[in-house]
Parts: sequence; structure tokens; C-alpha cells
Amino acid sequence: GHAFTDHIFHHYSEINTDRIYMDYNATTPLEPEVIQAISEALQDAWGNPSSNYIAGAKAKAIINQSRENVARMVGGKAEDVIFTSGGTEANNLVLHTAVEHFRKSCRAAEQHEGHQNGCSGRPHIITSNVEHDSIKLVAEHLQMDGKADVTFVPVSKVTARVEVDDVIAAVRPNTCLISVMLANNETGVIMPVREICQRIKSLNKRHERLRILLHTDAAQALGKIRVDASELGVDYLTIVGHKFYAPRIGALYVNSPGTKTPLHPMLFGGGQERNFRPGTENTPMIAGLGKAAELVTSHLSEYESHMQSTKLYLEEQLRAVFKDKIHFNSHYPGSDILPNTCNVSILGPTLQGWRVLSNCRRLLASVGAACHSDSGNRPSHILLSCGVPSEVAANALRLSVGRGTTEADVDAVVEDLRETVQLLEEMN
Ligand SMILES: O=C(O)CC[SeH]
Repeated sequence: GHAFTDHIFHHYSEINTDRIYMDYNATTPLEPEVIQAISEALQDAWGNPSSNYIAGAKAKAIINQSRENVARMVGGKAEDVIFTSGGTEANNLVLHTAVEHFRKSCRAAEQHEGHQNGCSGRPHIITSNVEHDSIKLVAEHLQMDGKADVTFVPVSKVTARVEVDDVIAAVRPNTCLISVMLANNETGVIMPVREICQRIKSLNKRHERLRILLHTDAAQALGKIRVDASELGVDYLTIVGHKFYAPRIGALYVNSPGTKTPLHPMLFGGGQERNFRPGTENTPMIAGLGKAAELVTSHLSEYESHMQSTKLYLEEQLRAVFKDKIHFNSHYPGSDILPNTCNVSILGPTLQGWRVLSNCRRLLASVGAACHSDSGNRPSHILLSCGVPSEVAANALRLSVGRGTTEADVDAVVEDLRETVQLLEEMN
């Protein structure tokens, strides 16, 4: 009826005016220079990049410049960058490659040496229990379909990090891949990927065993902290544009694909991306990704220190207003956290995260991963895995600041939360 429509209209009419976005781990807006690069490519570089005349050459030049820029952002070479539709495709491509790597290595071993450690069983994959669904569900399906054995190493309930010794302890003769995210999207906790890779590198030196491939999903880290694939020592690194003010496209970093590192395509077609990922290139989105990567390379320290100081101010204000009613779900002894992420719970039986957020007049944030927003009101399994008590996890608010978040935004959000909590506590 009219009343309902009026309510919705009224609600959304408020949104247009004074809402404050604080959900940058879910997605980011595009920088103006990125929009500019995209629209110019849409306008002038519509040619097929494989065509040998000027229209194609313009498109190919843009793609190659973007490849250079993305490679520089992650400390790799241009040849190491394979453009994909996004992070989900990149992550799926890594697990697909690992299973193929296992099969091809074992078949080669049988033909030559007649045996190789670990080739008797199925490929074994090691990952953490707090990964994004585009790793977690891929691994679960491989396991359910009997195509791989998977160990989901639980994070420590003290540090919320996957511990290096626990990862190493999970290694078996048939282990072919270790995939651990660089930073968690809900807690912001940074994982010890470099240390894991260092320990595995020495294991990989023993040639009688299967090579263990190393991957990290850097979706939440890029544009917030320095990410250098060769320093980390990974073979693969997932790049997701829409977390660092680029459009909805991604890439997979592979250390010299096809020579030093195996890469087995999931798609076959017209030969683009050196046959690793065929399909006529999405030139405008690739142009946007490259421009955003260029901005990260030029301004990362500025972005990082702004987000860090804004987040610290947010935490101070929350503590000042809510005192002992506040629990920080992203403070763990000994763990480094992303500079922009503040996962908090305001304690109280009527202050579930979803209830608080749906009553806030200005704050736009989430209780956890955007792709879990349909998981109803159950507490996040990621926070529970990190040792956050259930009634605290149920009240979680994931606040993630961005490049443009100001202290005035923080003041307004904290006031909004104060009013909302007061309202909800009075109602009961
Ligand atoms: O919101 C996030 O954490 C990433 C997109 Se599902």
C-alpha cells in the first residue's frame, strides 16, 4: 500500500543526501582518472586488439601499458600478468591449475622414473578456514567431487592468523598447492604468507617430491599495504580491481607462466593472453585496472597512512563513546592488521550488527563479507573461527574506511551509532 511505498521512498530519499559509506572492503568507487581511462578506451580503442591495423594497435597498446602498470604494482614482470574477469576467476584458475599440475607431474614421473612421492593418492590442497568463498567453495567442491583432498588449516584463536607451523604440519607427499589469503576481508588480519613460502621453498628443493605451488589471494591487501609477489615468494597472486578503486575486473600474477610456473587454462578459444585466458580482451576495463594500479604504485604510502590515521581516530571515538560496551574484533596480539579495517561489536542483547546497521540513518557498512549478506543474521563463521564469542560476533559491524574518509565522516558515523544504540536500547 501507499504507506509502505512512502516509507521506502522516505528511506531511500534519505540515502541520497547524507549517507556515509564505510564499506570499502566490500567494494570501492572508481577514481576519476580511472573513469577517464575507461571512457577514453570505450570511445577510441574499440578495435579488436588482435587486428593488425590502427584501431587494433591502439587497443593492444593500452592493454600492454596496463599490463606493465599492474605488474609494477605487485613487483612482477609484464609477462607475469594474466587478465581475468575478476578475483573469483583468478582463484578458480589457480586451483584448476594445481590439480592439472598434479596429474601432469605424476604422469610424467610414471613414464620416466616409474614413481614419485605422493602420486599414489589424489592431489592435496592446503588452505585456511577463513578464505573468501572463491577459494573455500572451490576447494570444497574439488573435495566433494573426489578430485582433491583438502586441509582447511584453522586460524589460531589467539592471533586470528593461520600459523606457519600448522601449515607446514599439514603438508603431505601429495600436497600440490598451498593457498592462503594475504589479508582477511572481515578482520583485516594479515597472514604470514612470506614465512610460509620461505619454509616451503626449502621443502621444494627436495626433487624427489612433488613441487608444492604457492598462491595468495591479495584481494584485500592491494592498495592498502605494499604487496610484492617476489618478496612474498608466491608462484601466483590474485589481483581484484574493485578493492582498489578500479572497475570490476581482475588479474592473476603468475611467476613466468608456462616456464617457471605451470598455468593450465580453464577456457579454450582465440589465443588471447597467450592461450592462458582466451577471449577478446575487455580493453576499457583493462585500461581502468592499469590506471588504478598506476595510482596505487604512485600513492600507496599516502593512502595507507591516511587510512591508518582515520581508522585509529575511528577506534578512539568509538572507545570514547561506548567505553566498555565496545569489543574490537580486529585486535589480536602479535598480528598485523590492514590499515583501513575496524571490526567492532557494541555489546548488548538488542544490538545485533544487522539490526544496528538497518536502523542507522547515515552509516553504510556491513556485518561481514558482502557475498554473505544473504546469510541472514547468523554470526560470521570467520569471526567465530577467530575465537570471537558467538554473542559478540552476532553484534559485529565491519567498518572499513577509504582514501576519502574524513574525521568529520568518523564523527558523524560515531554519532549515528550512538543515537541508534540509544534508540534500540530504549525500544526494549
Ligand atoms: O565484502 C567482502 O568482504 C568482499 C566481497 Se564478498
